[in-house]
Amino acid sequence: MNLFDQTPQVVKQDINNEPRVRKIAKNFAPNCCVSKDKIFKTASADSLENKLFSKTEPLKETEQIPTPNSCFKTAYEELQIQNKKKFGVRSASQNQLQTGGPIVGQKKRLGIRRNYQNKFVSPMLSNNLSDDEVIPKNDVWPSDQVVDERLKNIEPRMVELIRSEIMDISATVDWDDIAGLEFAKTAIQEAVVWPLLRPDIFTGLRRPPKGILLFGPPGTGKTLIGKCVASQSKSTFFSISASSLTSKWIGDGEKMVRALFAVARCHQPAVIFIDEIDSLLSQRSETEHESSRRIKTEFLVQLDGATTDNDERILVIGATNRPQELDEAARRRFVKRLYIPLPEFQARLQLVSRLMAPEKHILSYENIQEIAKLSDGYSGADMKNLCSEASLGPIRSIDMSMIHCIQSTEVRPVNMDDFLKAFSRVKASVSPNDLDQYLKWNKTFGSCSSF
Ligand SMILES: Nc1ncnc2c1ncn2[C@@H]1O[C@H](COP(=O)(O)OP(=O)(O)OP(=O)(O)O)[C@@H](O)[C@H]1O
Repeated sequence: MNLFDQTPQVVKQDINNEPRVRKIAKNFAPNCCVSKDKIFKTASADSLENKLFSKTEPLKETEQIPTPNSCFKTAYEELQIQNKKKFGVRSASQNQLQTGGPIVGQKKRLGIRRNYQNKFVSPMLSNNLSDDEVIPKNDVWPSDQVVDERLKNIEPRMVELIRSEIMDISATVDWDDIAGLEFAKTAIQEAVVWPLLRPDIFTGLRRPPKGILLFGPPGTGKTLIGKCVASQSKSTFFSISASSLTSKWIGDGEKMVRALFAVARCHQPAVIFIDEIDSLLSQRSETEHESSRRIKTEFLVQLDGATTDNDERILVIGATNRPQELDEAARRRFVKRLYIPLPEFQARLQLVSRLMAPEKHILSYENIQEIAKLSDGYSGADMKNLCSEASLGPIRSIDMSMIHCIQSTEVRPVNMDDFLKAFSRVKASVSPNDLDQYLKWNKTFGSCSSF
């Protein structure tokens, strides 16, 4: 018996009157599942599904055949089944295909109706878009829209994605907000910030580098420096993680890189900060995927373009914790390679003083010096964690039954004891072994090897 040749009526009759048929159904049509109340397809039994869904009556409870796998449905199948139950129509996608119109019987969504087959579009709205500057969701610019020449060959949705990555740095970051790192700060100011502010003076041999690499252990302030550069040079700050270029928009990575530079050109002066740049520009290998090779090539081409055009005021700052994994060609293009080390004693002293300044505490200067001494090997981020942990000390000392009625003024100040306890909970996150590697790489390739 071929189930696909049965008319719906015959199948209905068979199911209701002859439970054995359900077993046969499973044997003859392995892509069908027999469940409590229906036969439904799991892969390609389209015709059977169409014949059965709208016409077959649900089976009675007593007629159930236990089928352990039969409860499984994909979300899409379940949606179709629900639609059919509710609206008594054929497969929604079939309706759409036939009519070319909207999906009949599909639940109305709130907000804009999007075709589920559309490619991913970031839900974030761009800060820079004015109300009348609406970026269309399709792949071409509408003919009636005035578009910047530099964006003409870029897909509008890519432009929107990149614009959503522009970071609002209205809260200015000052050089003094960065504890220590005096050498890196001076080098960046001289090489980047002044030239971005006065391009007319920094010409010819004085022309600034267009690529800067910040490398060092995690949590040492590389991102903070990036923000500070953008803030001080009054530039648009694009902060993009390399992994989002290579994974989130897989297949589109190359176009994204092109769009990134095109949008940056429209927002000059611009600073493009790329975190984890090693994952974008890692060394070439035999096993490398074609798409990542193409992204890398496109990035280097764009970086070269930005470097050769004298009028462009785009600075690319790459940050990495694994500089040794960078491709040679990429390394060459980052003319300044600055080591961002762990904070030294003075920097740690500054960090604790600043972080604890707004808190209620009774730490003496000697106490703070002691904390700075004990935290040797801690990164800036570790110092922040340490201070947060110590600040919880007074809260932990409150009787839990009092927590809902105690006045904030009654919470005792943070003391040295809280810090000593915090040291046992927050440890340094960077190992001495890792530090050796950074020092070695800095000695060979760094722009300042005196560290
Ligand atoms: N030198 C520093 N001065 C002030 N704050 C710092 C410093 N270093 C780190 N921090 C603090 O540590 C946190 C992490 O810093 P940041 O994100 O800049 O580190 P990073 O080097 O970019 O880390 P990663 O390599 O993991 O991305 C920041 O919130 C910042 O407040």
